[in-house]
Amino acid sequence: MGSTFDPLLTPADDSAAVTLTQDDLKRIAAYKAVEYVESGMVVGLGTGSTAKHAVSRISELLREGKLRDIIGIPTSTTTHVQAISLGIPLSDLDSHPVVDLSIDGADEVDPALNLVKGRGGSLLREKMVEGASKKFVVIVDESKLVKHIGGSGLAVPVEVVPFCCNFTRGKLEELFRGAGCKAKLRVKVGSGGGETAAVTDNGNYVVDLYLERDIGDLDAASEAILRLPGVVEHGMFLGMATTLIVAGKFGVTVKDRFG
Ligand SMILES: O=C(CO)[C@H](O)[C@H](O)COP(=O)(O)O
Repeated sequence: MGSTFDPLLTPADDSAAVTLTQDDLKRIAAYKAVEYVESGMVVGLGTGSTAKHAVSRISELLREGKLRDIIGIPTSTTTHVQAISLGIPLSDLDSHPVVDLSIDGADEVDPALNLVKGRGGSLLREKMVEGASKKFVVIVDESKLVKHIGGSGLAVPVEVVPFCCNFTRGKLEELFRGAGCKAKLRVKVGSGGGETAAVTDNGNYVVDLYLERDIGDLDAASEAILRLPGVVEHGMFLGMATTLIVAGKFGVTVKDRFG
């Protein structure tokens, strides 16, 4: 692991170095990741407040002529809209089934580079695009590092079909009863204050698994979730990240899975 601060990536005002916001750290990690992008690449564009900095940086480098012939594969409609507005040429996995490099954020990262993703609800498209990538660079600020998956108190999201979603929610809770699991259907609050189920880009719902204790063998947990009828995909990204870039108060750390 190396640790450096790139002055080009920190805010212009030196005095701000001690008061970097979480968003500054996200931007720093994102800019570092874009250094891996080369002209001619098919690039998976992640979703979220960290990934959006990477998308902006790619468009900046395209405008400056420092990158050429990039094809972006967006992982959500939100990222699609952002990339279109910035003039990044886009395609999809049907036309480009092999992606050279994907860059995306995460909600949690464990020491083995296993991830939890999907707080933004884009886990299915993210897993499809990032699973098709030769390299998957994960970008986080240091608050995302955990000792074990589920360790930050945030949920492990599971995308489920709307049909009898409460039945599927109950089955998921039962599956991880030993880990003190509470499974909740994700809702969004409307302008009038009423709650409705949050709907993903794929027309599905999300059940969030809140875990009191370690769920143990992650591969076994993954298989058990995917075996449940009604489940579409879950937000544990196991063994997928090839590189992790962490920005913290004391610098940027790059960790390669195979390095
Ligand atoms: O998985 C995701 C969206 O589905 C995001 O990458 C994850 O939630 C991290 O988001 P942010 O960078 O905003 O913290």
